[in-house]
Amino acid sequence: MIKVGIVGGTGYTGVELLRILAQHPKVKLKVITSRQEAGMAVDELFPSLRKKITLKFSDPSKADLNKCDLVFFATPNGVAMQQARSLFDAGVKIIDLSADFRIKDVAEWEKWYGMSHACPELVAEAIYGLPEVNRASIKNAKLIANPGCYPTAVQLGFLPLIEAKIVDMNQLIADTKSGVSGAGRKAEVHTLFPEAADNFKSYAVPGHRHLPEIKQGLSNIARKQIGLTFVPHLTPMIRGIHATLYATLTKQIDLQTLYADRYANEPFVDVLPAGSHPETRSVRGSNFCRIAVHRPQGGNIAVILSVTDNLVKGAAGQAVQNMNIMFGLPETLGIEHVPLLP
Ligand SMILES: NC(=O)C1=CN([C@@H]2O[C@H](COP(=O)(O)OP(=O)(O)OC[C@H]3O[C@@H](n4cnc5c(N)ncnc54)[C@H](OP(=O)(O)O)[C@@H]3O)[C@@H](O)[C@H]2O)C=CC1
Ligand SMILES: CC(=O)N[C@@H](CCC(=O)OP(=O)(O)O)C(=O)O
Repeated sequence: MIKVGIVGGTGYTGVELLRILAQHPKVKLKVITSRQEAGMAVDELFPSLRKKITLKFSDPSKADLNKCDLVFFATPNGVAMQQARSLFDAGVKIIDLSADFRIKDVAEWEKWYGMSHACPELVAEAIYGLPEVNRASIKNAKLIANPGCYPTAVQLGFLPLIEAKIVDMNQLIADTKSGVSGAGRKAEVHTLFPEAADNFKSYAVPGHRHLPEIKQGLSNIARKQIGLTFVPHLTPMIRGIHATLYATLTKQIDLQTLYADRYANEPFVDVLPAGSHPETRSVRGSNFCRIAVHRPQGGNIAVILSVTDNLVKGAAGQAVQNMNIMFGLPETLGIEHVPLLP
């Protein structure tokens, strides 16, 4: 059994990890932390976990994480980088759901995240945990930078076009929408029910911190700098990412076949039949990314629709997928949930 610790077990990605790992046949949960709820039984705060998790939340400053084989950080940006060095040196594997190790250019990370990096020397050691791109490196990784929610949906959507080099890579457009759980469980005015329900808005149009992450990933695949316009929106749903992606074709090939072939062996990427319009509820609670490919009126603009659950393929599910790969388990073990309807 893999002995697992979770730092930040009361946030939305943390409790999603608990939901998944409570039923994972190869995991033994050892430590779950929360500063605010230290001492409280996990199932008292989350009755959905009654009879599944019997641990209490520990104070992270007192928790013995070194007894774990693997620690997940489901904490705000800037926390994992403070603790990663000592765990890494103790041989404890780390999967960080935050952004602390995602951007290879530390100065760029510091610019977008507005803080100094506490552990810049470990950034080079981190493997970006997008299995559909980096599976071979993830197998031997000690530190995984788990991708962001928008970056997962956007990169999986654009990937086949970039690999095939059949689009203008200077003018990619990602028009993305997120459910409100993407902002986390902490209290903030813009996520209050009267603010977020019955409303729809864009935000961070001049620049969102996921822009450098997506550009880094797609530029690595293109082997040159790509140009991307990234516009996020907040929608009045709880879970879900819907990315509408636009690219100008420079070659005419059968896009449906391109996507079907690229993802034929990927357990969690589902290319829908031609003409489909994927809905966020078709992936709700599951680790799937569903993609549909369009070329409206037969023109030279490819329109790719990519949907995920931000808390699953966009965070906790992908983190467990990475854990499975790191520990030599079947990649789909414990994350084959069928989406929730309605
Ligand atoms: N929500 C989403 O859709 C996604 C989120 N992410 C990323 O995952 C991470 C977690 O997100 P999310 O679950 O939404 O966040 P939440 O705000 O919902 O939860 C944060 C958790 O971290 C704990 N925490 C906060 N500060 C500290 C600290 N200084 N030391 C230790 N623990 C701390 C909190 O508990 P307590 O305060 O009691 O300690 C809480 O359990 C973030 O980095 C986020 O950017 C990534 C992909 C998607
Ligand atoms: C709706 C919403 O607010 N979404 C968050 C992004 C989700 C997130 O937590 O960011 P990471 O994936 O980098 O960890 C935002 O735009 O800031």
